[in-house]
Amino acid sequence: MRIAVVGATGEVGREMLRQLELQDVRGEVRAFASARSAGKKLPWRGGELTVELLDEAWPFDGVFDYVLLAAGGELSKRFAPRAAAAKATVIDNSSAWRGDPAVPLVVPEVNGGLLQGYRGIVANPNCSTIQLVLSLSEVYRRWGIKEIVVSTYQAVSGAGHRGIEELLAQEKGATEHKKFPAQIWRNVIPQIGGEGKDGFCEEEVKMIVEPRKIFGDGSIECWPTTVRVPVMYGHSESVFCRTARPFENLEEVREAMRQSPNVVWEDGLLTPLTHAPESDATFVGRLRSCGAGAFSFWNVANNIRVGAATNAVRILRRHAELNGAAK
Ligand SMILES: N[C@@H](CC=O)C(=O)O
Repeated sequence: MRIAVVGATGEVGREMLRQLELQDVRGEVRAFASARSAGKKLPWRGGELTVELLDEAWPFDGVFDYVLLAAGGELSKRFAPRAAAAKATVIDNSSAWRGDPAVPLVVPEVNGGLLQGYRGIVANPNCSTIQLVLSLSEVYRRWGIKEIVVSTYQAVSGAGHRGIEELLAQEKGATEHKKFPAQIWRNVIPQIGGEGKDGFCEEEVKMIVEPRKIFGDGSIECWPTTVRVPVMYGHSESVFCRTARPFENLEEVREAMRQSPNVVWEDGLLTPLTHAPESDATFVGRLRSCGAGAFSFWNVANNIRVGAATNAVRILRRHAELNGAAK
């Protein structure tokens, strides 16, 4: 396989390269970035990969089987259609294509079957959505989902490297904030992205619409509150869920979560510091009954891995498996 990683020097792009190694994807890999980062060296299979310049003359035609895009929405709008027209399967991490009805929004463990026979742009969902739907994938399969109420605790790395830098600078005494709408150090900020007319912010709107598209079920009601917290890596979520069909008891729900692919049930305390850094699992715990047909729980996952790069590379692998591309 011939694979391009575009935006390779960012938080997600670097992790995409690492995931290609970790998930043992074989093939020729090239890394691209803007003029600011072109020429940099990135670690690759025990050696190094030199980052190439992404410019308007980028070599699309028949050059790549897969393009992993982690360079933001604006760039994705320009480049993704051109790469797809040149017969690459484009896996895009931005929000540019997620709402397009012709573009599948994929978490392979839930709706990877959509990749069968598909060529074109595939959208990678928002990080907080991915860990939510992974936690609930088997619950949905067994009982359906009527309603979700979720509060997120999102790490600064979700805002990219500048988010990390802003928290580190404030730890050292800086007082200004650019990336976040308020100081994040020793604080929590209950809004991620601009607020719409109905009061929901951009991150919340993603969590309302994306689970419906991924589960293929427009009846799911999701009521999110998305919050930035002064954590480096790892998003956490407090989730209330009401199923569409009744389950017998909480033990059945726990078992469903245990059976969910790439989900790890844990009885102990789950925190981003202890569970997110080096893992590709979504951790779930603290399951509680909330009366008939409802329960609440807590989850933690690495937002750069599970919530972005790991899922993107899992999409690539599933697509290649289903469509016969060589490994
Ligand atoms: N929108 C998220 C990033 C996930 O993709 C965040 O801001 O944390």
